[in-house]
Amino acid sequence: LLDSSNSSHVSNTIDDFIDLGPDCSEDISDVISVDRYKTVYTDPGKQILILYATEYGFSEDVARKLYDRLVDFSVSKDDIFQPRILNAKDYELISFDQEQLLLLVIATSGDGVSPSDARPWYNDVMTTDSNLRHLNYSVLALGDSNYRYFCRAGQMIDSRLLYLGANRLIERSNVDMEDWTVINDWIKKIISCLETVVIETRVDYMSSRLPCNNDGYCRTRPFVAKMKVKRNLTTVIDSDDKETIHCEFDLSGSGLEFISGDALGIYPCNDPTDVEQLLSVLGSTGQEQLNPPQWAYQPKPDGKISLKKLLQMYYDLKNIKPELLKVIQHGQKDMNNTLNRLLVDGLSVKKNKMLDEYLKKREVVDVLKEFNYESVAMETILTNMKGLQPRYYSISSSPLKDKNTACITVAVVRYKVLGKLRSGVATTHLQDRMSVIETCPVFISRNTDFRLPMNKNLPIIMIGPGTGIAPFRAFIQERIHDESVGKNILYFGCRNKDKDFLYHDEMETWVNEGHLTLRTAFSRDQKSKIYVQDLLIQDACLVWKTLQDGGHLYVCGDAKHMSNDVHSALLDVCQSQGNMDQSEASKYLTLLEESQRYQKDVWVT
Ligand SMILES: Cc1cc2nc3c(=O)[nH]c(=O)nc-3n(C[C@H](O)[C@H](O)[C@H](O)COP(=O)(O)O)c2cc1C
Repeated sequence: LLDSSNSSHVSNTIDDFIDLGPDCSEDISDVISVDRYKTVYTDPGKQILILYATEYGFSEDVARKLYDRLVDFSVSKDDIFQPRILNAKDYELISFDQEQLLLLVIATSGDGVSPSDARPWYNDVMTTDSNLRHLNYSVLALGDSNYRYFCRAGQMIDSRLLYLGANRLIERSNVDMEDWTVINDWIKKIISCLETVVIETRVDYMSSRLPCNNDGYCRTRPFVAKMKVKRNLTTVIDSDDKETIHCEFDLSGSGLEFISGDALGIYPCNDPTDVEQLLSVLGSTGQEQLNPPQWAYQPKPDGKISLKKLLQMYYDLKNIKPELLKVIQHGQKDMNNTLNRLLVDGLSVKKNKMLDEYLKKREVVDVLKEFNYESVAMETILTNMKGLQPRYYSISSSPLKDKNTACITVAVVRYKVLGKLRSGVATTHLQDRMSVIETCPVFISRNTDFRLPMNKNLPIIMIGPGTGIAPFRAFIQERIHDESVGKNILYFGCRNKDKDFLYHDEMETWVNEGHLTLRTAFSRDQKSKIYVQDLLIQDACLVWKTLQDGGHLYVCGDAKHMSNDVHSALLDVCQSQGNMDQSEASKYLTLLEESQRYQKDVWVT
């Protein structure tokens, strides 16, 4: 699914400088061991439900931030607000008719849908006819405007709650990526509403309904899996050649189950050289003992661990939190013009383009080297760094072939910026720093909107250039294994047949055995460039016939260019073959999407 260390979903830590100020940033040595977010209230109070729906964890971070602010507010007013946090996947524990104030933090994932774990809850709200007139609510919708349906899940649920009679306390805010300015603004508005909104004092009905944590291995409690196999899938001759690898992880004994279309989440470690560089700039030996941070996955080390280990496992050394610049600026006596200029338009990278450009090209160590941060305490620096997030890769093998092995197909990220070699954390961890037999923490990420048809007679068209081929290798294995009769048609594209034709031998074998119709676009093997979308237009007749036969269409890969170009090509096919005008063709494809016959697993890098 995602194979870039700069992937846009990588989330911030929950603390931001703006409200805390550098002097009151959390002391990371005391935070953590107690999970204050699981408070159970036994005394009567004014209950507030913070519900989050998350795919990658950022909504949970935001929910925790909101929780902290509500607790602070309650203490400052000497009032008895009782916020509690619940993951929407545990929605069966809630009774909306007992709730008075719902604060909903919801991400949009996939191609404009609600996060997969939250789907049963989401569908329940979308279909219920309950009367919610007693309920006050507000929605914070998380998303990324690079996607076609910006914050759609949040918008849909907001309209639905209003339709069911709930009282929208304040307007929904749409958050573009990790824009803490918008998040903080929303939180401030919520808090000012609390002065006036009437919430009855009650006993917390939820105290008897805590979620049980018997879910097995998951994002917050990954399984430590052994890498069984690793091999190169490409031939790298020049430095800008594609470098893609195939890795296999052993899931035996984990109880983890996956379905073709799902992704494998992997927790990487930072490159020790990057850690050493940062420690050297910080003037530290790395031996300082600190507690692991709040977001550390289970099992967390019991006591304190060295700063070196902490940086290697839990902190993002590549992506910079804008607040880090702010604390450095605060710590400086003299005006630093460069820093002031960068921050003059605020900390939101969506609004402050200069800051965005600056941060994109740098890592944490570059910023510390560039500006004099010396009066900023180490803890403050850490508090203003992002947490190292898991990376997600579509599983490229079918569980029908081997349910204990999850294969992934990984494009290794290496590039040059400002004359310096940069690299992806997870992809180089897998390629350079991890040998077969070694282990890393993994979990399964469901992709319920990317599934083979139940009817094995139906043909499928798969469009997956580059590593977009990954889930289709799983699909084809699965269809061969369960003796599906429907035709398998794959559109694959890469630069050169001889260098980066992934799984070339396997694909050819499947073609020879009659399991696969393979169409390839090698963009650089001839004078004029050719891509998968060009092949779709060439094959208009085949594509149209396959759709007329009830076929399912799948697209996997880059969301920004490839999937839009493929969509345009499909519009062309419908127009030329189906005698439709532009708007009819567009409606036809929308209908295909709605009936789950046109599914996408696409991402923005
Ligand atoms: C694979 C993928 C698909 C996404 N699809 C959308 C989308 O369709 N619309 C949108 O607004 N944001 C989309 N996003 C952005 C997420 O909503 C955003 O990163 C959000 O902060 C994630 O929150 P979470 O970590 O709680 O899941 C997508 C992100 C990823 C990685």
